[in-house]
Amino acid sequence: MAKLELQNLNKTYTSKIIPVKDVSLTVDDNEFLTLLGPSGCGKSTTLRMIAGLEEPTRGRIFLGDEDITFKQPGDRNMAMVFQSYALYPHMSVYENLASGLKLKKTPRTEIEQRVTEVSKLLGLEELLQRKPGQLSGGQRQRVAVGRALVRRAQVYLLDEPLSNLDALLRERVRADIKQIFAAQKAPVVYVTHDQTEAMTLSTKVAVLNDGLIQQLDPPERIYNQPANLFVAGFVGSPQMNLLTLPCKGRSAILGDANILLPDIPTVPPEIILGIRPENVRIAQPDDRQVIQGQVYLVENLGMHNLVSVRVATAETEPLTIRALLPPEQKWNNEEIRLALPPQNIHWFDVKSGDALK
Ligand SMILES: Nc1ncnc2c1ncn2[C@@H]1O[C@H](COP(=O)(O)OP(=O)(O)OP(=O)(O)O)[C@@H](O)[C@H]1O
Repeated sequence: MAKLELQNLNKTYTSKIIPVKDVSLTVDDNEFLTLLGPSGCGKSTTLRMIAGLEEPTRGRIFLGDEDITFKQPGDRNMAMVFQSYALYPHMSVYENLASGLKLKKTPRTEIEQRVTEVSKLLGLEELLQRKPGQLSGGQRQRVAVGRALVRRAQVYLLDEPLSNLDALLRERVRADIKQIFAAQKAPVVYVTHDQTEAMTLSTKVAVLNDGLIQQLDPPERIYNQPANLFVAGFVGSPQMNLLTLPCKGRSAILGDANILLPDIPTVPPEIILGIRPENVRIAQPDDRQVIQGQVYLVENLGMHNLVSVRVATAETEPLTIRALLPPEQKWNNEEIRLALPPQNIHWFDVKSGDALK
């Protein structure tokens, strides 16, 4: 198996539409890379260039040592799973699974053997004679994945394969995808705008916005050390609190609290403090930096309450902090004292949006 490498990949449609800007990354044969980002950020265009369905305007694509930038899709030995499943409606599941191999003139016995193997793996044995129209969404998606697997490709590409499934089924198929592709030992590139899929499936995540990679890291790092405001705000649900605060001396001012700034060479007039709702907690008597506020909304999420707290400030409009708090605590519109543990605070530059180390 070989490593997939994108070098400074660009796609330009017009001077206004540049969906992919200078994307460089590598995916090793035991890696599952997810391209994660909002609609229109260039995920699918990147994937389509890897597949050969779209020509890059600039940049190179390598598979191992071979430059495949302009190779025909059929000559790339890559298998792609589409969001729309792309099954042949008039063919049975068996024929759908076998069709790619038949085109390649694979011997019949080998086709039978591979289709049997894959249908066992995906639990499709009972469905082989049915047509796609007689399958549920989840079953169709399994057939689409099966079509890619029978190919025994060098690289697997998946474009939002779970987006047509309901929430429950999505969780099940997601777990299947994780197990199945981990066993393939080939580079996998997966496209999604769903951060849960990215976090649960991937060994590496490339967060894209406006055609640019914002951060390329393992999921834990993306979550715990977001490189900039975009990643901090896009990854995590409920979203990270991001508060623009004035600075005074070596502190940022939040309501009555002075929050010690990180060790930065020059203190700017304003700074952005980020903290995830799950890291905000009720203040204890020995907490030093305590934020006082007023509860104005409580949303029951089952495992937690998402409590929105308004904090009065001297210079600006009141700020809102959201905290995930235990469900046994009931809150009305009352005063609350919150602590922001220093180790969970992220700092960002107001101008560039970059994380401050
Ligand atoms: N053939 C095309 N001609 C002109 N613009 C295009 C073309 N294909 C895509 N685009 C534009 O390129 C940008 C990126 O599109 P792309 O499909 O890669 O985004 P995406 O991140 O996959 O979005 P989604 O999640 O909505 O599929 C979008 O602004 C889109 O409108």
